[in-house]
Amino acid sequence: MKIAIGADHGGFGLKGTIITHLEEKGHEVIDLGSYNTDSVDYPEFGEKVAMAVKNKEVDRGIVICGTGLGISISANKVPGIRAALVSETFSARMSIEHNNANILALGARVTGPDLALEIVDVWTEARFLGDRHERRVNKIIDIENKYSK
Ligand SMILES: O=C(CO)[C@H](O)[C@H](O)[C@H](O)COP(=O)(O)O
Repeated sequence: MKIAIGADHGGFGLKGTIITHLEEKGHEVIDLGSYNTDSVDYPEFGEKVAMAVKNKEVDRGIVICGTGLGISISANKVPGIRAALVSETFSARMSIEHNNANILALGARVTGPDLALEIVDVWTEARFLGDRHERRVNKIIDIENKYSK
């Protein structure tokens, strides 16, 4: 799978851990920054990852900030993006199987690295189940279209 990843300074360390893990598992990872621990603003990196997903440069994205909140809110402003903030493995699987989320959001100050890697593994292995879930995801898309300028 080809995955774009981005983080602010709060997620920088976990981003590196996840990149190493994903590459060891054979995934291709595009690192969209940030590239050090200098203080930066999470919306920039949420948007970068969201645009890579929206433009189909990658299959999915991962965004990380301190809580995962700001960067997931930012990514979700891009039409077509369904970013799911997750802190345990069940929701990680559901975010794909039921919601067809295209971005995983993590909080590096909330979720430790070992659990984060378990979440990432469950998330990469999960596939959208379609059927009744497709109808519901289409209704999310309808709402987005209704309020788009
Ligand atoms: O967006 C956030 C909170 O919703 C993230 O946790 C940020 O990483 C955090 O706000 C950054 O805070 P800092 O005090 O500037 O490190």
